[in-house]
Amino acid sequence: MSTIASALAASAAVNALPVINLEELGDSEQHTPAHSRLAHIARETGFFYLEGHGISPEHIAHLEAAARQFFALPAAAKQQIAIAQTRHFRGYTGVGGEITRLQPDLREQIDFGEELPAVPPSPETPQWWGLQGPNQWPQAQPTLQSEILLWLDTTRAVAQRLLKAFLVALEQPATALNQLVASPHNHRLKIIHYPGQGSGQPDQGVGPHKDGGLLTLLLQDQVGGLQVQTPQGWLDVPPRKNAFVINIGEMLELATNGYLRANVHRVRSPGAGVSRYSIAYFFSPSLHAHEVPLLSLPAHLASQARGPESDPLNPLFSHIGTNALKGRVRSHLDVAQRFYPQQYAEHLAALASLDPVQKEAAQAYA
Ligand SMILES: O=C(O)CCC(=O)C(=O)O
Ligand SMILES: [Fe+2]
Repeated sequence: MSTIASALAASAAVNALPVINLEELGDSEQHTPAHSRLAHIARETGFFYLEGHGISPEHIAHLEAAARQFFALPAAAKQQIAIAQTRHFRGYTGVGGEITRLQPDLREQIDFGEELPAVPPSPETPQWWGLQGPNQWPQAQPTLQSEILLWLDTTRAVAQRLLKAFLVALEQPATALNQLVASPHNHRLKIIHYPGQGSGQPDQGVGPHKDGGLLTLLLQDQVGGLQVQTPQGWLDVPPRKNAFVINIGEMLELATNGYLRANVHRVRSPGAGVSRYSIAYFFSPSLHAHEVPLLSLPAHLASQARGPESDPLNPLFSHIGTNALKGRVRSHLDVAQRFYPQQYAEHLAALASLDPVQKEAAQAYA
């Protein structure tokens, strides 16, 4: 490589997000240089690409095609599985139907989760058990059910390997969080379509937020628009074919006492006439585990733990069901108003108590 070419490559690398290869991390409990690199990247950048995950490009292409097929259906066929029909936060949300940092998100999506029976509501049953339940499947696209259930299984296996690598990287026993992610699972999946917006129009595809689970495994198409917040400002997360984009969720922030921080990220809408599609898998703690354990980090890591971030609009709860329900209520006000009136009222009261300055800060996630 010429001197100029290598200088250019080096400067591009400064801004590029790192790539982690899951094969290099292996399945052993042995701490390797690849684990040290993972720990460093997870803490410093928080976002990275994951390759070597073993899912074939054909499988990914097939699922992406299924997602596009769904969003191309007539509106009535999509509304047949509208999210507000059940209390399980599963189903279709139209453009503007979801709220992030008090603003509507310009995207449509289907929320799925692990296919489990509903827990019958009763005065003694905590409300967050409503998060568990069956999915809604579109009659107009009967093949989607098996494709989504297969993706949940396939991605769960990758996420389990990645979590184990994280634990080894943090010098924990690889089994340290086994109970937290044991079956019955509570992982979630979303297929998303961001329609293009004309110039001068609002362009909040999804507003700045942290993901609520442990780890997010995201597939995005070739359009771009995902950004992660850094001390230097918003950094683009450009498409990288067949690689997952990985980011850290609130539950891993809590388990590591803020040694790892959940990253704030957002999506800007594509331009007019362009559609962006993505598929987000949220690897999350089981509701049956109740509390997120605090990992006992070795002294040299514990001394760098920053504690969980404090944000008045987004308090973090170590109680798994409470934290998960908080996120869903805030995002899906239609479901909250209908099925969780108490949490809905509390959320509105919290918003009403913000003064204008707090409200502006909350919207900007500044
Ligand atoms: O669509 C994307 O690229 C990101 C979506 C996202 O951050 C989310 O749904 O939590
Ligand atoms: Fe997210």
